[in-house]
Amino acid sequence: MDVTPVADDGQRAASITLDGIGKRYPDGTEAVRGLSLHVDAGELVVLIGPSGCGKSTVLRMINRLIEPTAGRIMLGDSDVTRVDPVKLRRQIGYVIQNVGLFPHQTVAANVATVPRLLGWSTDRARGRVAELLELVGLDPAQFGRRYPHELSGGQRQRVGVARALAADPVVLLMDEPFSAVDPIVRTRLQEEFLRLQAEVRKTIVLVTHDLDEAVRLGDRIAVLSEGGRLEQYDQPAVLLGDPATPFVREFVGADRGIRRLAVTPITREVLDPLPADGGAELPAVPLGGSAYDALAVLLTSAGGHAVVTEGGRPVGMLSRARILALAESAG
Ligand SMILES: Nc1ncnc2c1ncn2[C@@H]1O[C@H](COP(=O)(O)OP(=O)(O)OP(=O)(O)O)[C@@H](O)[C@H]1O
Repeated sequence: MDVTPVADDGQRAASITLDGIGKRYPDGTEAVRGLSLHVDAGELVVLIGPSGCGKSTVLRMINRLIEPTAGRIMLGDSDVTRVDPVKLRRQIGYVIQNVGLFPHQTVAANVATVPRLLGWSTDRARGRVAELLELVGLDPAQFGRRYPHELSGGQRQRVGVARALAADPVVLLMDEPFSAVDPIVRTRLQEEFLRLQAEVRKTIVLVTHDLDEAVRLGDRIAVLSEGGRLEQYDQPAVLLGDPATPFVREFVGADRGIRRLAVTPITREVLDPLPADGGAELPAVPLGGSAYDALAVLLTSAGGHAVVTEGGRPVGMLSRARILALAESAG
């Protein structure tokens, strides 16, 4: 299969179209019924929903680790059900919770797995491994020679991502990629991952249980209920601000107002005028920064005020009350 680059910036990435896909397991369980979903090239879409709703089944149908029993899956213009599954999987990176690195191979050999299968020359593969390890923040000279058991959980996860990207896949599938590490490492990995995605601009479908992760990472979030039923497919702020169904309302929870702050930037509209002294004594938060981060500052600032700066210059004042009003308007 050859999928032509579709992203504007020339990166290799393909759109994904699920067209009425279904999966009935041999025992009769209907894990997914008639799901349709389109993911643009270069977009990061998160699948979320309660346990057993069919998220992993959907993900694994895209690379045909599970064969759909109904519907069509398109990668760009190619129908994946007509492609040799082995070839297909070389075009699709796959990252799972516990990474699944080969324990008796070095980090470098692990990352080079698909390039080797594709018959790349040793030099080309070696160059690519170094490039990828740098990209995920691991020094190739130091880490390339190590074995998986000589890494921390977060480092293993990064190697998993590097391996999945090694052959420049058109799509990256990620099943709970960050859930095996502790919350602090998870947040750091998520931030690094967003930076990485800004660079590689792959089409990514990521499955998670964690709504905060979905809100932080997703360009769009697909909320599924049992049987892979699509309840809502929207940008995080829309999902939190305007749940489409009672199921979604309950799923995003009573604290969705607070969650929404994470995807709401501080704009000039919510600012009050600066005090006479220019707010010199107050803590500062940047214009355009997230309202959630601003709230964290405001909760510890005396009087509940902060100055908002643009390029280091104060442009207005922000109060805790304004932020809480923003959160309530989503409640
Ligand atoms: N091989 C199988 N045979 C029969 N039923 C299966 C099989 N694999 C999964 N299922 C069922 O299909 C449904 C969807 O499973 P799936 O793993 O896709 O859900 P999920 O949303 O990813 O769940 P979780 O969040 O718990 O990982 C579940 O009811 C599950 O029991």
